[in-house]
Amino acid sequence: MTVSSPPRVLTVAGSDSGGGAGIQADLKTMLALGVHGMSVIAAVTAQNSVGVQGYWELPPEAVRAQLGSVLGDIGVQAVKTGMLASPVLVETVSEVLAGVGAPVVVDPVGVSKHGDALLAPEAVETVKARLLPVATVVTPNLWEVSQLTGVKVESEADLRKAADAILELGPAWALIKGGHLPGAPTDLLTDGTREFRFTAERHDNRHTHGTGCTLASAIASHLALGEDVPSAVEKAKEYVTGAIARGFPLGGGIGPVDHAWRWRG
Ligand SMILES: Nc1ncnc2c1ncn2[C@@H]1O[C@H](COP(=O)(O)OP(=O)(O)O)[C@@H](O)[C@H]1O
Ligand SMILES: Cc1ncc(COP(=O)(O)OP(=O)(O)O)c(N)n1
Repeated sequence: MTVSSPPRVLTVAGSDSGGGAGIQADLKTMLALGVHGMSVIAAVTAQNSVGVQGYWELPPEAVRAQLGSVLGDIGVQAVKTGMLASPVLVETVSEVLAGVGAPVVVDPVGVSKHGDALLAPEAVETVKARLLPVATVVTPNLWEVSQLTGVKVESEADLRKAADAILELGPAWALIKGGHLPGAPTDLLTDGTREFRFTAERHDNRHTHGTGCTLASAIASHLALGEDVPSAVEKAKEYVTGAIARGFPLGGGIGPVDHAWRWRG
């Protein structure tokens, strides 16, 4: 019997020891969506439901070696990036991904839900100059939009202005996540010509750790499965909405979204 291989998706991100965000959320999402997940670890966080207690970056040569191992032998159909921590790691990853030949989904992670920094302030310029130009889709939340462009989003009417400012930095598509605005969570996707708004039901669940990582990994997974960008985002939004609805308590703070919600029925 010949067994065919599932599409391969790579996450380049930080490890979350609590298992709710970062590399762990990415790999769980990939498994749930039926692709083969692979990981290049850029940093290790000591993290749980109440915050990030510390983080340690890997040396750039360790990140470059992991990328070389995966890309040189296995290959990828899509890549997702998350926490990259420092200017030198952003630079290293951007340089390699510029020649990867597969769609790249960039989650420009700046801080965790608890307000703990996951990117050095001096790395913001490198993200803008080197990482965003190699991105197929960039998925900032409202805080990240403001950090990257200075645009403040106060209502849904500001989402397109934010997307246009992100597109000026060079990605093919911008997905502005409006989940932190009041009302039904609406995300705006545009390539400058076409515009799509994805709205879901709001789930007033406290346990939402890992939402951004999960959405970006789900987009990468659906791209690897052959969807175009608008349809990959639509399917990813449906997946993350279900995961938020089933987010569960863990530890004393904010618990994770449930990556296995479709299996639990
Ligand atoms: N309470 C909620 N109910 C349903 N969807 C939500 C909720 N909060 C955020 N979302 C959605 O979850 C996805 C991730 O967004 P967000 O939480 O803003 O990311 P981040 O973790 O980067 O802050 C987006 O599609 C957003 O609209
Ligand atoms: C290691 C690591 N990477 C990214 C994040 C941020 O993840 P996100 O999905 O935005 O979830 P919250 O932290 O906002 O709940 C992280 N915390 N850790």
